[in-house]
Amino acid sequence: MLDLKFIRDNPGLIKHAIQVKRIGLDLDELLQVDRELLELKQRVEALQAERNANAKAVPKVSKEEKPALIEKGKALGEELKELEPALRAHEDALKQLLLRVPNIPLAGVPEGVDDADNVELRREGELPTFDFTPLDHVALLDKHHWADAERVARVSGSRSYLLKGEAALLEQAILTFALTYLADKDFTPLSTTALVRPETLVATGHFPGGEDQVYKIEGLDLMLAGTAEVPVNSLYAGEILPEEDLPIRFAAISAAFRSEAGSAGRDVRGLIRVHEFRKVEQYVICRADQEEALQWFDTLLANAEGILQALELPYRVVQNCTGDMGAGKALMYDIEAWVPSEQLYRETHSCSYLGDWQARRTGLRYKGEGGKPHFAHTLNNTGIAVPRVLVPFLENHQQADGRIRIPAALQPFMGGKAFIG
Ligand SMILES: Nc1ncnc2c1ncn2[C@@H]1O[C@H](COS(=O)(=O)NC(=O)[C@@H](N)CO)[C@@H](O)[C@H]1O
Repeated sequence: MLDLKFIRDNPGLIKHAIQVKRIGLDLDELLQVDRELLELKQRVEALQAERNANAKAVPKVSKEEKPALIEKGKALGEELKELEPALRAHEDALKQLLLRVPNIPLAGVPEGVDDADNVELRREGELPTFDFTPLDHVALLDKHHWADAERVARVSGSRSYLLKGEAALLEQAILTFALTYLADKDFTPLSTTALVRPETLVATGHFPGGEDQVYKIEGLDLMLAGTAEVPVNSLYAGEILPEEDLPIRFAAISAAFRSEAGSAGRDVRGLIRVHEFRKVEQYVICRADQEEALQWFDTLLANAEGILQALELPYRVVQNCTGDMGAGKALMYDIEAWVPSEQLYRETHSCSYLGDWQARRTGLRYKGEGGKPHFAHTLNNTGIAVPRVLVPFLENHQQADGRIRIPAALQPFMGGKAFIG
């Protein structure tokens, strides 16, 4: 959400952001509701002033004049009551419209329609060459009986997964490695629930718009978040933090649930796109200082790259274009790891800077200089997400005999093993 005064003063800038981010919002409608609401408020204030003046006059006039003034007071009260519903309706409409105003992309963000227009910034790591025919991750899981996909599909339907034996240990090891890696970078580890109240999804910006991606719990005012960003972002909702408490840095591990509505037919085999997965989420709340915030953006990116480098996975960094960055982002980079069987890079991380757009929706403030409260700036990036990262991991580290090599950095988390399978 952006500041209403900023929107009034910069309609052109906002309309451009709406257009390049392909957001379905008519800013003129919002500005019209805003004007009508201001007029209604002025009318209410004038009537209240008149009614107050009238009430003050009653005791000062003669007995004969009193009834007329009392009548007038009643009529003014009636008129005020009649304005109430319109006032509330306009306030609600304006609030809903404001929640859909996108953040302004930073200068230099490439304009584009979708991920095909994202810009590759750099590639890291040697692509693997195999002196044997490499298997894809599904074949590798089957070869070692690590998946049991048919049985879990019977139990949990499509886009479900199960990992057995050393693959289960590998998934856990990668999560613990990432959490430890980030803790060593002074990110406070958190283990959070995915059960959240609906308003926390409005606070992050997932709602309005992403309702069909989220599982709801029948009969409860709770939903299942698709990322720990949601519970963590609302942890301090409504508070005014002391400035010295910033920056707050979390590495939050949680389950993540996504309906993947609209992804029908995409990545239906294997581990890339499932309904429930686990993620270590990096999250930063910092002062409303873009220069500082962009340094945190670089830190979040470097952390994720450090984790992928430790896992010895080749990857590339891309800058998301305006059509692929979502409403709330001012800046966004994806990291994509190499998947040999597809001869493609596939997204494993998403790094975002949101300015104060998220904090304004969340009511996330700190007491800045001069004691004035300021909305904070927020950033997030994936630390690691499983099982998706197992796809490049298994494929890049497969040996001719089907065993999987464990990179040195991960071995301590795998009981010292250099290979599994
Ligand atoms: N349906 C899914 N199945 C498996 N992994 C997923 C799924 N959806 C997302 N992920 C993983 O989670 C990562 C982050 O998801 S994201 O939507 O791109 N971004 C976020 O959730 C941000 N909070 C940063 O983590 C993705 O890069 C991907 O690695």
